[in-house]
Amino acid sequence: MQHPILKIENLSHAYSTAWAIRDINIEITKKGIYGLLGSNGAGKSTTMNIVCGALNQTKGEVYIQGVNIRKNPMEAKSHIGFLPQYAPLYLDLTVSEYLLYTARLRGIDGKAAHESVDEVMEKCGVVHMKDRLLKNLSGGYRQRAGIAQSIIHKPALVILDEPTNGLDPVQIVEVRNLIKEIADERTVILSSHILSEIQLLCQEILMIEQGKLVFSDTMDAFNNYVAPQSMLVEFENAPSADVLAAVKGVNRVEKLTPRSFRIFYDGSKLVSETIITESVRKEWRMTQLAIEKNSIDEIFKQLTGHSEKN
Ligand SMILES: Nc1ncnc2c1ncn2[C@@H]1O[C@H](COP(=O)(O)OP(=O)(O)OP(=O)(O)O)[C@@H](O)[C@H]1O
Repeated sequence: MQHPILKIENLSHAYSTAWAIRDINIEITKKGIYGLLGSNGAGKSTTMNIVCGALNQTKGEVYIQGVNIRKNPMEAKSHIGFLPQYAPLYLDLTVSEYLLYTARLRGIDGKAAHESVDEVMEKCGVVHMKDRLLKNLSGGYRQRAGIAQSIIHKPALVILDEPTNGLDPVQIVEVRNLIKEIADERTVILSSHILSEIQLLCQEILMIEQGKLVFSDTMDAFNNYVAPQSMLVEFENAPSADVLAAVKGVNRVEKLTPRSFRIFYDGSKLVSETIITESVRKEWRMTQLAIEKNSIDEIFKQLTGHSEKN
């Protein structure tokens, strides 16, 4: 029987007395990029540290390719690569020395270790930096070296904790592309508290809030769920709020200034299209229309309520 790549069963963890995560259940059976989204302190790092065997859970079980991480940590860990939030880089080693060291830690020796190092350096675009000390690398290249060590033993599952944190915009794009490439051959779970990061990279999304899994589905399902619900509009020759409220799909209108309004609606594109058409027809002279995306806090609130109802 084919085992799931990752199975998390009723996972809970308490640091001293407070629960950091409660009853988390996750099953991943396919390759691809899974986003673990949650605000600061939601429980992402706790979950990932347990999955990687870096922290012993209080309750529940974690299986990697069917292997229980608590009972058979060595075997389970051979299927996982991990890049923690603060990459464990030995700054006085060169890129190739560091990767050779991590290959040996993973039990790869001799010629095979050198071959693995060459392969991951090529894959992660650090060949031209191989003799440079890690401390002399930019943040983006350090992160590439960190990702390279996470795949040196060709694991089925790679876990990346906030992999683009602290990088500049160019480095962020480069690291994202690298993550997409390494996900061609395996399952990648990456954590972030930035929704747009997860939306850009991931096909599936797992959301944790206050230690609980509040959403687990495809990115398409998530995007439908969090369709924009409000827009800001401004006119030179504004109609009354009642006129805007009468547009089909509009739930409520808030008058912000004599010329501007926040319109709460059902998320349908038809609403903005109707308002634009009416503005032209009735000469309201629209000067602004901005669709407002839900903030991550609002989404968390909705989802936390949603999970309690279900
Ligand atoms: N070593 C620890 N001792 C006590 N409490 C901890 C410890 N590590 C985390 N916590 C607490 O557990 C909860 C979950 O923290 P965790 O670091 O897992 O969240 P996170 O989602 O990864 O947040 P961040 O994005 O800020 O890293 C928080 O309330 C945090 O304060």
